[in-house]
Amino acid sequence: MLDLLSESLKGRCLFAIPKKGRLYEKCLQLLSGADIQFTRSHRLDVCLVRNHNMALVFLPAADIPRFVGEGNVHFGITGQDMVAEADVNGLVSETLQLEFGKCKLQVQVPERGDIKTVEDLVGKKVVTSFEVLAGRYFGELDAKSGKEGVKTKIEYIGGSVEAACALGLADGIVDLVESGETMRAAGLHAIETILTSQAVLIRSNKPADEHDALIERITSRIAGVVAAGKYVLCNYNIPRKVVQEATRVTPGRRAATVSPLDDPDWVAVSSMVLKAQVADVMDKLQAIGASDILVIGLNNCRV
Ligand SMILES: Nc1ncnc2c1ncn2[C@@H]1O[C@H](COP(=O)(O)OP(=O)(O)OP(=O)(O)O)[C@@H](O)[C@H]1O
Ligand SMILES: O=P(O)(O)OC[C@H]1O[C@H](OP(=O)(O)OP(=O)(O)O)[C@H](O)[C@@H]1O
Repeated sequence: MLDLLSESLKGRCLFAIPKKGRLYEKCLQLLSGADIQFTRSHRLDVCLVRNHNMALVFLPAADIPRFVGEGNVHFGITGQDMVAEADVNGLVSETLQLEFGKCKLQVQVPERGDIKTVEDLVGKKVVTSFEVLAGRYFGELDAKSGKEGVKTKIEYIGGSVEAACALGLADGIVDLVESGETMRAAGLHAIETILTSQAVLIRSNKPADEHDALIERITSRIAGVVAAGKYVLCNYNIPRKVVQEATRVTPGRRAATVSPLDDPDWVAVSSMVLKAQVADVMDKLQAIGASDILVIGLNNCRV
């Protein structure tokens, strides 16, 4: 079976995808939007792509940086926190931020405790799933503390890190925060942010090979899917005499499209607008005198 599998992978571009967890579903949406056609059979973590010289390799998100950096996997999707924790600098490059999986790696301590700052944690015990990042962060604090020979103890646990303080296992923790619910429920609060993270596309820094063009093409398709999720198309009619003021509100990514209407005193404008800003934009356009303001969702695009 292994021979058969490695034979079928020969010469193919390998794309690593988180095999489950928070990032999985969004990754499947990106693959679909990029028209990467495959059928993942049960229990198999490698599957051939039907319409490209490519195979998908389903791996734990934490392992993907190393597989891309050191293995034969050419590119992949994982969290920026995983890339930093894997300490693969120089072996992989971040090629695209994917706008999902957003979270922060934060130092957290009991809300009602004596520890108020990260300096108060120097020499004490910190529990985390991010040993490399926490070790580096507190190593720098130890060095700056001026306390000769004092070293903050960093201990690894794989999950439920937030329970460590209540159980007397630690004075503080370093853990991911997304909504903050887990942290607050555990009676903790954040006193420092070590890094912010989101899902990213990463690629190997190995010399270019025959797969470079395909990687560029897939990256461009995924960038289009990400942009389509960030932007909407805003169409509206505006009196010609205030079109300059209106296109300052909707400048577009390169420029707004302005088209004449049958009525010489009016023009039609079409422009890409950030989804997060569209309500304010519509208010401003209405105040300037725009009418028939339409907001159209984008299924896909190329930017
Ligand atoms: N609240 C969160 N907890 C953990 N990871 C998060 C969170 N929010 C975003 N992420 C991102 O998801 C990545 C973890 O995904 P991964 O699939 O490895 O773990 P998971 O979603 O906790 O699933 P599992 O329970 O199988 O470990 C993190 O590296 C981070 O980039
Ligand atoms: O800010 P929130 O939205 O509450 O998310 C943060 C929590 O999510 C993750 O735990 P996960 O749910 O993966 O369980 P785990 O503790 O077993 O890692 C992470 O370790 C935090 O505990």
